[in-house]
Amino acid sequence: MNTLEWKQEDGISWIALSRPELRNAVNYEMMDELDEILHKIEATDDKIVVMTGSGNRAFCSGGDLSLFHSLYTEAEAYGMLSKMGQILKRIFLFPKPTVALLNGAAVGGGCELITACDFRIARRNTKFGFVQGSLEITTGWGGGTMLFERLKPHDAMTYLMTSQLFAAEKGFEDGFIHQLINDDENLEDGLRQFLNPYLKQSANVLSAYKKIWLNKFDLATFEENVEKEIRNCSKLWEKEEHHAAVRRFLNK
Ligand SMILES: CCC(=O)SCCNC(=O)CCNC(=O)[C@H](O)C(C)(C)COP(=O)(O)OP(=O)(O)OC[C@H]1O[C@@H](n2cnc3c(N)ncnc32)[C@H](O)[C@@H]1OP(=O)(O)O
Repeated sequence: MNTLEWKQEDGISWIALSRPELRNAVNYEMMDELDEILHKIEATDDKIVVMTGSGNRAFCSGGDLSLFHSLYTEAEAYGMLSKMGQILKRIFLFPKPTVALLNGAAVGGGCELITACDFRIARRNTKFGFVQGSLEITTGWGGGTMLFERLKPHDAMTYLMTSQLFAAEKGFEDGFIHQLINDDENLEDGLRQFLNPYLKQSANVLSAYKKIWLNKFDLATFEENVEKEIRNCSKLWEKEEHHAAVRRFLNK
């Protein structure tokens, strides 16, 4: 694996996004490797999946803008967005509980990725934000649809419509972040403390409860809504306003 690290420990499958020099931005290779790892983990007896990022700056900075900037048309954008959208759906619907451990900022598509997970754990001052609006696009990996399943509608709208970065404390108040870890605490120890009661249960029990939550969904409607989100984002992607905003980011 070139873009991910995977380890199995005490019933936990750890996936670390591993492109720290680009703040763990997602490229096509990472998408393929995520897909492959998720298939492998599904076949293990591991109880819980933890996703995190390498380094201490970012969990994930979203799509790799230096690469995806070359996608110009709606059709080109759709190809990339739907490829990652499939992976986010797999994470959202994964038969085992999933946890995003924010070792650093989760921004843009990175924030969509943490939304696909069942639980989010972060240091107090970690920032997260659906900044896509400042690039003249919207969420486009299905994370907007998923956010409305995680939060009260007005909180989800505030996160999405303002494009702001928020501190993890704000996410905790809104029920988006489930556990805050103090600065002087080891991140992994904090996570293990959170996970201990869950890890005392069997994999079958955890999966059965995940299934009850997923049974709530009309899968066809959920998939249709994700598809609409991806198509809408693709339309905005091809506009000059978006390309100009990305150029500003890359030339900063
Ligand atoms: C598909 C939909 C999407 O996801 S659109 C992408 C939305 N994402 C963004 O706009 C994220 C922009 N990145 C950031 O805000 C910051 O890099 C964050 C994540 C907060 C980290 O800040 P900081 O630790 O100060 O790092 P930095 O900004 O100096 O970045 C270090 C190098 O990494 C690069 N980088 C960062 N994010 C991306 C990205 N998404 N795609 C491509 N490259 C990225 C920066 O340009 C910088 O590169 P360099 O070292 O200056 O060459």
